[in-house]
Amino acid sequence: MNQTVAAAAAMLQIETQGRVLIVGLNRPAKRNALNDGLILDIERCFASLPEDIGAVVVHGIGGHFSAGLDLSELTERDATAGLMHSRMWHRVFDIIQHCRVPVIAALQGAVIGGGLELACSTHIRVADPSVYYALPEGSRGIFVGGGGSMRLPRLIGVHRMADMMLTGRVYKAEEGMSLGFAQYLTEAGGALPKAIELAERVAQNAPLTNFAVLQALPLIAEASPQTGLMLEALMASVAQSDQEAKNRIRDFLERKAGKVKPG
Ligand SMILES: COc1cc(/C=C/C(=O)SCCNC(=O)CCNC(=O)[C@H](O)C(C)(C)COP(=O)(O)OP(=O)(O)OC[C@H]2O[C@@H](n3cnc4c(N)ncnc43)[C@H](O)[C@@H]2OP(=O)(O)O)ccc1O
Repeated sequence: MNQTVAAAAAMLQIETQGRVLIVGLNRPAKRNALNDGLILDIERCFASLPEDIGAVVVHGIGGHFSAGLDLSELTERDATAGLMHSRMWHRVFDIIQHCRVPVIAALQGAVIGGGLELACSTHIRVADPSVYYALPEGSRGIFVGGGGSMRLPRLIGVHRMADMMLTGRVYKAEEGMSLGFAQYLTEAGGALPKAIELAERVAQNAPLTNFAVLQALPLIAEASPQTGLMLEALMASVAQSDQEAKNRIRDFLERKAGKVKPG
C-alpha cells in the first residue's frame, strides 16, 4: 500500500494501491461494530469513488471484519426509528452491491450479523481461517435489518440461513467456503493480500464487462429464460461493439497480449 488518499471518513482507513481502493473498517476497539457513523462513512466513501478506481477491497482493522450492528445504539430506537434505520442500511448496502466497480470483501475473525450482511453486498468474498460467521439475532430478540434476508438466501439457501438464525450456530471459515459464501479461503492472514491481488486483476478488465457482470448478470440470473436470454444478447452486443473490446481482441489476434494461461 503506498498512499493514503482520504482521511475524509473518521471511522474508515482508506488507501489506494494502483487502481484499487482499500477501505478498512476502523473501529477495532468495538470489533468494527456498525454504528450510524461508520455506516454513513461507508456510504460517503462509495458515493464518491475516484474516477480512476477499478476495484474496491473492504476489510476490518484489528483482526475482525465486523461484529455487526452496534447494539448500544439499538436500545434507543422505537419501531419507526428502527424502520428508518434498516432502510438506511438498505440504501448503503445497495450502493455497494450496485457499485460501478467490483467490491471484494477480505474477511477475518468475526463476520457477525450486520457484518455478514455487509459482506453479502460485496461481489467476491475472501476468507482466512480465523473467520467465524454467525447470525445471533435470535438470541438478541431482533431480526436481520441490512438486507440479509434478501441476499443471504440467494447465496447459501433459505434453509441454511434459517439454521443460522434459529440456532445462532457459529459457522467456521471452511463451512462458509463449502456453502459457497466465500469464494476463496487463504492461509492465516492471507485474506487482505489475496483480495488486493484479485482486485488488481479485475480492475484490468474492460469497464463495460465488469459493469455487465455487476449490473446485468444478477438480473439475467433471476429473469425468465426468454427475458434473460434477450438481456444477455443485448449486453453482449453492446460490449462487443465497444472500442475497448475491439482493441483487446485485435491485440490478441495480433499476438500482442491476452493469452489465457493454464494453471
Ligand atoms: C434490528 O434492526 C437491524 C439489525 C441489524 C443487524 C443486527 C445484528 O448485527 S445482530 C448481531 C449483533 N452482534 C453481536 O451480537 C455480536 C456481539 N459481540 C460479540 O459477541 C463479541 O464482541 C465478539 C465479536 C465475538 C468479539 O469478542 P471479543 O474479541 O472477546 O471482544 P469483546 O470483549 O466481546 O468486545 C470488545 C468491545 O467491543 C464491543 N462490541 C463487540 N460487539 C459489539 C456490538 N455488536 N455492538 C456494540 N459493541 C460491541 C464490546 O462491548 C466491547 O466493548 P468494551 O467497551 O466493553 O470494551 C441491522 C440493521 C437493523 O435495522
